[in-house]
Amino acid sequence: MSFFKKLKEKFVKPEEDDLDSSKETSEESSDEETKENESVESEEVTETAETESSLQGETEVPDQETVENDVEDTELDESIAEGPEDDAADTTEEEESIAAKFKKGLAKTRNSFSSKINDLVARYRTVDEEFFEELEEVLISADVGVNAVMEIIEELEMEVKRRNIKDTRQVKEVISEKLVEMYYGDDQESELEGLTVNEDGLTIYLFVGVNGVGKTTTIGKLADKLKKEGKKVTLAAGDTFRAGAIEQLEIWGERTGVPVIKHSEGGDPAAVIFDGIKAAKSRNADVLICDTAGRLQNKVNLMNELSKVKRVIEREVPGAPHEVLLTLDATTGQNAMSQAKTFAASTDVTGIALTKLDGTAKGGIVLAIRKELEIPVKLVGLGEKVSDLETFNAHAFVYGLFADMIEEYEEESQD
Ligand SMILES: Nc1nc2c(ncn2[C@@H]2O[C@H](COP(=O)(O)OP(=O)(O)OP(=O)(O)O)[C@@H](O)[C@H]2O)c(=O)[nH]1
Repeated sequence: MSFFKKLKEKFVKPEEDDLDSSKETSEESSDEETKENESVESEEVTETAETESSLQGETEVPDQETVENDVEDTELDESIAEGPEDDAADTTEEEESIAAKFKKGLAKTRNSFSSKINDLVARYRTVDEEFFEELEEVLISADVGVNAVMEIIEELEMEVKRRNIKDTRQVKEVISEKLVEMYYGDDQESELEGLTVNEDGLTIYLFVGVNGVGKTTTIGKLADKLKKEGKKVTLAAGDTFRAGAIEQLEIWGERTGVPVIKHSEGGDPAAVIFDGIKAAKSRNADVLICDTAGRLQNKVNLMNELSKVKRVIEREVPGAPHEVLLTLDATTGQNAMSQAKTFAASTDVTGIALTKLDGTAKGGIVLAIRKELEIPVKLVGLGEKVSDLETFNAHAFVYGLFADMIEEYEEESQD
C-alpha cells in the first residue's frame, strides 16, 4: 500500500473534511470551561522532618523553617477530569485528534516545506542529480540538519533507482516514507515514543534546560495531560534560581489542580526535590514532575547542582528519574542543537521536550535532534493552549508535514 494512503487511513477519518476545525473549536471551549469551573478541594500533606538529616553530608540543606510545603492536594474536578470520556473513544478517534494537532502545530513548517517541494516538483520533470541537489537545500532550510539531510538524500537516490521512479511527483511520497524510516533508524517505535512509566511505584520526570525555552509551561501542560489520564501528579519547584519561577509553577498547579512542593527562592534545589519525593510518596502519587533551574550550559556549578538533584532522586527511588527531559525551543534552531549537545554531555538526557514547534517553519529540527544527538523527541509543544502538548509520534509528525500533499494525492489517485 502506498505510504500516503497508509497515513491517510491511520489519521484521517473518511468523509469528514472539517475534522480539524471542529476539534479545535471543541478544545478551545473545553479549555474555557475548565478555567471557569475550577474548584479546588484541599487537604494538608503531612510534612516529614527528615529532610535535613537525610540530605546532610551530601547537600547543603536549607533550614527546615524555609520549607513551605503548603501543599494543596486537589481532587479531580469534573471539568478537569475529562479522561474517562477519552477512554471510551476508540483508537481511530484518538489518532485523528493527535493528527489534527500535529497538522495544526506544523502548519508553518508545512506551508514553507510543501510549497518548496511542490515548486521543485513542478520545475523538474525527471528525477536527476540537480533535482536532488535542490531537494537537499529545501531540507536544510527546514533545519533537518546536514548529516540527516545527507543520509536522506542518499537513501532517496537508492530508492528512486530501486523503484525505477522517473516522475518527480512520486518522489514526494518516498521522501515522507524515508523521513519516518530515518527517524526510527534501527529502533522500535515503542522504544522511542511515549514516556517511561514506573509500573511499581512513583514515576519521576526531571526537566532540565535553559531559561526561556518554555520548560515551566511544558511541565504544566504535562501535569494536566497526565491528570486527565487519571494519574495523581505532584510538582516540585526545583527552579529556585530564576525569579518568579516558583510562583509560575504554582499558578500551573492551581490551574491544573496539582499540588506544588516548594521552598523559598534561592533554596537548595536538591532539598526541594527531596521534599517533593516525600510528599509524592505520602499522598501515593503516580508521578512527580521536577522543575530545575535554567542552567546555562557553560556554568559548571549549575551542572554540578543538577548532578546532585539526580543523586537524591536515584537514592530515594531506585531506577528514577524515569526520564530526564531536556526542554528545547524549536524556534531557536542551531542554538537549540548546541544546548542539547552540552546538556547531553553533562547529564543522561533520555528525551527531548521540544516546545513551540507551532512557532517555526523549521520543524525539521526534530530529525536533526534524533539523528545528530541520538536522543528521541518525547514531547512536542504544538501551541499555547494547555492541551497543545503531545507525545511525539513520527508518523503523526510526517502526516503534519505532508497533510496537504496526502489530500492531493488522494484526489489524484481517485481521478
Ligand atoms: N506557541 C507556543 N508557545 C509556547 C509553547 N511552549 C511554551 N510557550 C510559550 O513560551 C513562553 C515561555 O514559556 P515559559 O514556560 O514561561 O518559559 P520561561 O518561564 O520563560 O522559562 P523556563 O520555564 O525556564 O523555560 C510562554 O509565553 C509560553 O506560553 C508552545 O509549544 N507553543
